[in-house]
Amino acid sequence: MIRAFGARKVREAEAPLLAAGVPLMERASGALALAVLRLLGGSYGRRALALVGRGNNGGDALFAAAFLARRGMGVAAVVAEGAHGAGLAAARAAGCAVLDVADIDAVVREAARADVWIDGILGIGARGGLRGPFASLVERLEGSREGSALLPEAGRSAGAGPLVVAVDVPSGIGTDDGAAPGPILRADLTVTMGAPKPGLLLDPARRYAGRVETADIGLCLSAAARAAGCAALDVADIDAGFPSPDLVSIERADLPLLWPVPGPSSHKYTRGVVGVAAGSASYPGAGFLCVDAALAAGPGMVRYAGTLGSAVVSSCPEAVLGEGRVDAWVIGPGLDREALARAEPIVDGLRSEGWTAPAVLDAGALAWAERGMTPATVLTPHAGELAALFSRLGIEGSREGIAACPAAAAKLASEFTGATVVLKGPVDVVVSPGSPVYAQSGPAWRAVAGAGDVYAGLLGALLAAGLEPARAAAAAACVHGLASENGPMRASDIVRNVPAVVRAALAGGGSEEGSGYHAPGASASAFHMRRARVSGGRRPMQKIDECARTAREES
Ligand SMILES: NC(=O)C1=CN([C@@H]2O[C@H](COP(=O)(O)OP(=O)(O)OC[C@H]3O[C@@H](n4cnc5c(N)ncnc54)[C@H](O)[C@@H]3O)[C@@H](O)[C@H]2O)[C@@H](O)CC1
Ligand SMILES: Nc1ncnc2c1ncn2[C@@H]1O[C@H](COP(=O)(O)OP(=O)(O)O)[C@@H](O)[C@H]1O
Ligand SMILES: [K+]
Repeated sequence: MIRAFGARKVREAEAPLLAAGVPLMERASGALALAVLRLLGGSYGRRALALVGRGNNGGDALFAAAFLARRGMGVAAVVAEGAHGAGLAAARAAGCAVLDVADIDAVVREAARADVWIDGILGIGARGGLRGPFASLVERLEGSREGSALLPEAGRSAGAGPLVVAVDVPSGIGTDDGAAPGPILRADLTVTMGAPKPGLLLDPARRYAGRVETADIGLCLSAAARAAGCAALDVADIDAGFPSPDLVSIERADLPLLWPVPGPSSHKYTRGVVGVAAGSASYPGAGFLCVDAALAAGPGMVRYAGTLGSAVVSSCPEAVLGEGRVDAWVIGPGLDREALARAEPIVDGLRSEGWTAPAVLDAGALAWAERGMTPATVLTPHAGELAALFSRLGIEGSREGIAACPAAAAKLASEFTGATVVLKGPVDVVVSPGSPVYAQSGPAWRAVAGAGDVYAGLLGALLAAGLEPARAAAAAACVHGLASENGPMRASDIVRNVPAVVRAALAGGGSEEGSGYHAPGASASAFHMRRARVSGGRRPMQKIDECARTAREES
C-alpha cells in the first residue's frame, strides 16, 4: 500500500522534529545526493546542475550540490535572490559555481554540459505553477530537450542527454491535487521526502515524476518508518492513531487483507448476491461482460435483472434470473432507453431506502445521481460522463477541466451527491466521504470498450461481500489494472484474467508490489537502480544520517 501525505500533514509531522533539532534537511539532502550518485553510477568526471528556488526545497538541492561537489563532481547551482543562506554557503565552500537564474544563456550553456539536472525550485511550498525567471528557464530547458529529442515519450536510451532528478516533487505540480499548471521539468527520478505526496500518484502531475523513490527522513509517515517501530503496516492500520494518509494506493500485496475469501461456514448468501441490471437489445455485450466479471470476482450468486434474460444465462449458466435477495446492485452498463425504464423500479427502491443499500450506478444509470445519496452508492463515471453529470446538476466543469484535475473533480462530485465517486481513467480516483482518497493506476491496454462494464461487475461483487465502498472500489480497480497487464486484450480477456490475478495475490505469489513505480514516459532502462519500495524505501536511516554527517564534516 502506498500512503501519500499532503503538504499540511508533512509540515505537521516535521514541526516537532525540527523543534527538537532533528536535522531533516541534512537527511533529505543526503538521501538526494545518494540517489543522484546511484543514478549516475558514480561521481568521477560527472557534472550536475542544481536549480535552486528560494525555499527549503532549494536548501535540499544546495546541500546535495555541496555533497556532490565534495565527491569530485563539477557542480553549478542556479539561484535567485533569497536562496537558502546556509545551503548557499555550503555549496560555495564545496566549490560549486553559482549562476544567476536571470543569466539564462549562461545557465542553458551549463545545462548542456551537465549529466544531471537537480530540480530544487519548488517543493511542497508551491502555490500555483512556476512563475518568474524559473518558469522561463524551465520552458527553455524543456524546449532544448524536446528539440534534440533527448527524452522521447516512450523512454530513453543510456547516454541520451542529462537526467533530471526532482527534489521532493517536480517543481510546480499541485502537491496535494495532482494539478500541473505552468511549465514543469519532466523528471526521470523524483526523490520524495518522508512520504510520497498525492500529486505523485495523480494525473496529470504524476506524468512528470518519473520513477519515485521515498527517502525515509524519519517523519514516521512512510511504510519503512512504521515497519521499523512506529506501527505495524496493514490496511486496518489506516486509522490506528497515526496521521491518516491523504491518498492511498492499494497494491497487489494488500489484496489478501481486502479480498473476500470464504470460510468453512460460508454459503452463497453470506458470500453475497450481486444484482445486475445491465445490457440491452442495443448493447447486449455490456450485460454479458458485467455478469461475467461479477462472477469472476467470486460472489455467492449473481442475479440478472436486465432485459436480456435467458440469453445471459445461456452465456453464463451460473447467473440466476428472477426476483430475490440482492446484497449489492450494479445498474447501468449498456442500458438503452427501454432497459433504463425497466431498471427504474430498482432505482426507486434504492432511493426509497435513502440510498443506503450498496449499489453501483454506471453509464446510463448515472442520470439518476442526485443530492442526498450516501457513500453506499458508488458512481463510476469516466471524464465525459462526469462532465455530463456536472452539467445536469448545474456544476461548472468541462471534460477538459476534469482531465486537468481529476482528483478535484471527483471530490466535487462526491461532495455534491454524498455518494462514493470513482472517476475512471488512466488513474481511477476514488473519493468517498470519511475515507482517504484512493488512486489506482492501470495499463492503457484496458482502455477498450467494455472495460468499464467489467469494472462495474467486479465492484458489485466486492460490495455484495460487504466491503466498505471506497475500499471495494479501490480493490476492484487494483485487480482490474492487474488483469489488464500484458496486452493487447479485449474486455473479456480482462475478465478471464481476474481469477488468476486474485489467486496469485492471495497466494502471495509473483508479487512485485513494493517496487518503485514509473510514471508514463519514464523508462527504467536508462539507469539501473535497486528496486526500492516507493512507500518507504528500504534504505536504512543510518546510511542517510551517515551521509549527512560526512557532508557536514567535509564542509
Ligand atoms: N522544513 C524543513 O526543514 C524541511 C524541508 N524540506 C524541503 O523543503 C520543501 C518545502 O520548503 P518550503 O516550505 O520552504 O517551500 P518551497 O521550497 O517549496 O517553496 C517556498 C518558496 O517558493 C515561493 N513560491 C511559492 N509558489 C511559487 C510559485 N508558484 N512560483 C515561484 N515561487 C513560488 C514562496 O514564496 C517561497 O519563497 C520540501 O518540499 C522539501 O523539499 C526537507 O528538506 C525536509 C526538511
Ligand atoms: N489511458 C488509460 N490508461 C489506463 N486505463 C484507462 C485509460 N483510459 C481508460 N481506462 C480505464 O478503462 C476503463 C474504461 O471504462 P469505460 O470508459 O467506462 O468504458 P466502457 O464504458 O466501454 O466499458 C476504465 O476502467 C478506465 O479506468
Ligand atoms: K522540486
